[in-house]
Amino acid sequence: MYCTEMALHTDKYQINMIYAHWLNGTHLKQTVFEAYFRKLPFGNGYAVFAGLERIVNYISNLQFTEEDLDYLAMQEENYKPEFLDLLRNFRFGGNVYSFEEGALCFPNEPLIRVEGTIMETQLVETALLNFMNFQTLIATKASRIKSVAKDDVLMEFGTRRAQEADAAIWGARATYISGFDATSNLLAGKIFGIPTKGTHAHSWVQIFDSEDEAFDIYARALPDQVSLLVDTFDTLESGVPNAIKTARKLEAMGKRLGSIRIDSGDLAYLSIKARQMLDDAGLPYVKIVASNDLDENTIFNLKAQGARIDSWGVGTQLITAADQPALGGVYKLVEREHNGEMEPTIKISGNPEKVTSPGKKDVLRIVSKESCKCIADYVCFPHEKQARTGGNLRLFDPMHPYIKKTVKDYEAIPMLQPIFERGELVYDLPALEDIKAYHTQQLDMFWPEYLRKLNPEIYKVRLSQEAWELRQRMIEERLSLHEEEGR
Ligand SMILES: Nc1ncnc2c1ncn2[C@@H]1O[C@H](COP(=O)(O)OP(=O)(O)OP(=O)(O)O)[C@@H](O)[C@H]1O
Ligand SMILES: O=P(O)(O)OC[C@H]1O[C@H](OP(=O)(O)OP(=O)(O)O)[C@H](O)[C@@H]1O
Ligand SMILES: O=C(O)c1cccnc1
Repeated sequence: MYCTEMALHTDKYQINMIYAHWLNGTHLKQTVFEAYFRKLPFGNGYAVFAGLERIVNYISNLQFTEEDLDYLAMQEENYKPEFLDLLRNFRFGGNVYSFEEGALCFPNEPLIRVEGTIMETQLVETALLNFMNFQTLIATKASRIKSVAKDDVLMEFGTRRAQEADAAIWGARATYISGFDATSNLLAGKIFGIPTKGTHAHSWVQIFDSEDEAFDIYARALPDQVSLLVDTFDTLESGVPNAIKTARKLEAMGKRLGSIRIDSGDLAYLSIKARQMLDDAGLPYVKIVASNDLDENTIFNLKAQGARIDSWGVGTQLITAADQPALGGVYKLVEREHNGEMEPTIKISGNPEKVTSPGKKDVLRIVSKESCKCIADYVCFPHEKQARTGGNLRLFDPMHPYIKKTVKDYEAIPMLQPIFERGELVYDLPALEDIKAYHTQQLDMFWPEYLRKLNPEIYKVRLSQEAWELRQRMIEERLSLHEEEGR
């Protein structure tokens, strides 16, 4: 999973651009790129940033192997041997700033900023977006599920339905960051230290001549608190009564049945009935696990119906982010070196949402000192002092200039942390438990209206006046240049 040979995990056009720059003598010019997304997934009010650990690992090990170079030498582009020598000696020597994993994040703010030569910044784009987009998407989906499951136990069961192994493993980690309690995937458990849990499959029951024999043998073989799957034949007529029989035998042995799992049928009705049967049998401690294509909406509905479910096994819908299978994070050039100086650059689009914000930017999270809740994210240039020194801060919505607000008495928290400086890793990757705790602290800093699952309030992300004016000026300059060229 920590595959270290990932230099070719990039789109061919990156290598071709670097090649053309090299032939042109421009591959060492300095650049600044920013990674961000434009639209929140699932109609959620926030996203949960994830992917940094893998990005750090990728950049730290970024090196072309001899096999990589042999493979590149075979390409139809016929790269010159001197270019392959350049790649052979390549090491990332740039700067990376990033949100920390577990942070809440929002559209149109830089989540990662990469500064370096064209060769460095262009080479890492594809992998960086690949890791950030997938892990952030799954962490966000998991956070929605956590918001409805609340203190119930959440188990990630998605591996068999995931888009291959990497998605299963890193996806499991992303769900743990956002509040899942365990995964069924042992490799994810081993690599990341995530607690692992499991029940048993229908095949376990089918293999025996009777369900009660299957339950007894399983419960005897495994330690205390085993979980039995009760829906192979008939949940209420056979599964639950047989599980009760096994539970009684376990009690006689000084052990306890941990839970039953229901995986089909009407989960509200069956769980209510099963709870009653377990309680009537003097087994109030036996918990009920549910699974079967669950997501935040089914869990929310089941709870509204009074389902007596203590623990949720969630697979397909979560690990594939089935209702929105991709986060559209992009990586855009915001500054370039020109005549030895760094200057801002813009990408214009017919779609106003796609016009980029020129210039390298920081993100400050503006937090009220009175309520300790977040007010807005403020995107400004590194040299802008106003927000950093706590001066009165004017937040305005450029699309609706009448919407403005001045904030006082706030703290401005820088969200982009230094990760690499001149190629050196300067960031201590936090332990996964600390990332999980940081995510909970982040949630506590937002009013519930931004966190609700349906039609949340839109959290403000505001460009500073200076950043906004530069953007407007560059749009106008571009348009008049375009008009002149058209003449
Ligand atoms: N009371 C309920 N309210 C809302 N949704 C439910 C309820 N009970 C179960 N569901 C959900 O409805 C869907 C049922 O799907 P499906 O019809 O395939 O399951 P099933 O009847 O158990 O069949 P199978 O045995 O093939 O799994 C699942 O997503 C399940 O989580
Ligand atoms: O429904 P999901 O959210 O994806 O959760 C994972 C599913 O995987 C298993 O089913 P499967 O039919 O693959 O195996 P089984 O024979 O053990 O039930 C399990 O019983 C869940 O239903
Ligand atoms: O342990 C389980 O019950 C489990 C694990 C993976 C997928 N479905 C169920």
